[in-house]
Amino acid sequence: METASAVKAVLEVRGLVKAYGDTRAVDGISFAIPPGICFGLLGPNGAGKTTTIEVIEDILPLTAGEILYRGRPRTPAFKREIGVQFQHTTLLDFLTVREMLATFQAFYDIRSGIDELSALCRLEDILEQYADRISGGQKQRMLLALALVNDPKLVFLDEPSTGLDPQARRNLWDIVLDIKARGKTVVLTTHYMEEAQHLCDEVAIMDHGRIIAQGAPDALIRRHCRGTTVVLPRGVLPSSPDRLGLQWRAAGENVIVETEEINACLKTLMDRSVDLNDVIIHSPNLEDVFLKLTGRKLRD
Ligand SMILES: Nc1ncnc2c1ncn2[C@@H]1O[C@H](COP(=O)(O)OP(=O)(O)OP(=O)(O)O)[C@@H](O)[C@H]1O
Repeated sequence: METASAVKAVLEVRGLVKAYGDTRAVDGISFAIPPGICFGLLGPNGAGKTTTIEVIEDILPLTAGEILYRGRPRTPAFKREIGVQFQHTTLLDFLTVREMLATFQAFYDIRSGIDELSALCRLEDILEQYADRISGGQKQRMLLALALVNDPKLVFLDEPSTGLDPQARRNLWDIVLDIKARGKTVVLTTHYMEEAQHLCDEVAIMDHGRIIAQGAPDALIRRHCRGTTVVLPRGVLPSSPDRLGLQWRAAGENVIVETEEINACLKTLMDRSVDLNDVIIHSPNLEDVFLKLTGRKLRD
């Protein structure tokens, strides 16, 4: 049987640096992605996620480091073999969705069938519509289909659900999971921790061009956060949280308490007449991991 360590990474990045003058947008990052997983680069705006994948996609030249595809340096064929969904793509509004897919397909020797693509990306009902007449969610699904026209084994999605409403985002997530279920390896960037948690088998959390934590979402949460998180606006506390005997840390205007004794913690607050309507209680998530490591929120 093949052991995990014997499975060759689809993509390996070693000591990658991308500098613009004195700014290191990507500052020496390394990771290896085994086949068939969804790997997420998670981080706040400006963390270096887009730069990282654009360097890997060979759209931007690297400053230093090494990128291996199936164990070897990328060849010119690499670009034809991968699928890329950009954050912004200029669409040809005078074409229908079907014509757009056919136009993009024509660039490649290996092609996915349009019926198969439209079923996968839920485009059946809009194939004959013009690209400027479709909704934001439909457009995003079409961009996903365009990234798959060459039947790639490795697919890059840059902030795939940015700007979508919650329902459209969920629909998109279902499609990403279907893409993965077809054996493709997915690399995505996101600043939505729910997205990373829902879709990714492994995440690298980036900040200021560096990876500050990496692993399976559940394992990262277990490693960095314990118990239940209680978030209180500082103003609702009658006195310093120290005087209440709480283990706490500050996060902007909020006080964060992590406790393995949630009942005792809430009783302390109620005894001091803190209105629990002002209190947010949740199990720790990747947002908490980021907060713990940086003292900042992923999104303002
Ligand atoms: N062409 C460029 N010239 C100079 N600096 C750049 C350039 N492109 C990106 N940067 C800087 O590199 C850093 C990383 O940017 P990048 O777009 O990769 O971040 P990101 O994590 O993808 O953020 P976002 O979610 O906003 O896209 C930022 O500080 C950005 O200002």
